[in-house]
Amino acid sequence: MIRAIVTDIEGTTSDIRFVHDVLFPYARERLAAFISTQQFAEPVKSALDTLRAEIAQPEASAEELTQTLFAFMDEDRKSTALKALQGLIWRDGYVNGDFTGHLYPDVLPTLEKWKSQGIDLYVYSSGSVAAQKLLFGYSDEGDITHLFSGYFDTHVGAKREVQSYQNIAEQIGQSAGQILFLSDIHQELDAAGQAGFRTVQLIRGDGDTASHHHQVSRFDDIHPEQIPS
Ligand SMILES: CSCCC(=O)C(=O)COP(=O)(O)O
Ligand SMILES: [Mg+2]
Repeated sequence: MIRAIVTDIEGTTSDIRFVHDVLFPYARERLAAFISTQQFAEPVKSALDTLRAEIAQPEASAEELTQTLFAFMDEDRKSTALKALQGLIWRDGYVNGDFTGHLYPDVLPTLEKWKSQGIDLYVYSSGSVAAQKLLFGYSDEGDITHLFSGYFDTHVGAKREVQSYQNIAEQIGQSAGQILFLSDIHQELDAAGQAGFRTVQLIRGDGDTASHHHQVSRFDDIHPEQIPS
């Protein structure tokens, strides 16, 4: 019996194009000025220290770190520091109404149904927890954060590592076999599966023939009650 569902965001609840064509450029355009003006103020100061630790350069200047962040954005590196800074910059965009968090239309009704069935809902994304709360707090369908019992980001580990899912199961307090993980990326599902999670792959665009996970194109095609333990 599935007691908890953990969902990815990009490519799963939300269009990858919203993340890559709206969120990422918004942060990129503002990053240099943001760091220049905020580098001595929290929480930016701590994020820059995190980045110095990530690259093992404790003396790196704000200008050097900015160049590192541009390189990380070019390669879509899931750096905890980059994700924290992007989330801080995106906050202005959501609050000012520049954009709302994209949700596929099948997501909200299905999350509400699962919640009403007593299934606890969680989010796991490389985007920071703060960024996740913004996307769902300022979503196309309004604030839906009340549906979620918790959020996980790279602080529990990378999404393709088995240990990350073991950490999530421990924090949720459910056995791995009673947790369903939803993602569009089969390598993430592989790691979750190796940790004992049940898995379903969302195929929102191109198919994935290299995957062995059960595949659906919409949330309402997922039936947790039919997933055997
Ligand atoms: C909170 S929405 C932005 C997600 C993000 O920044 C990102 O890099 C998505 O990466 P993921 O590994 O979760 O697909
Ligand atoms: Mg994804």
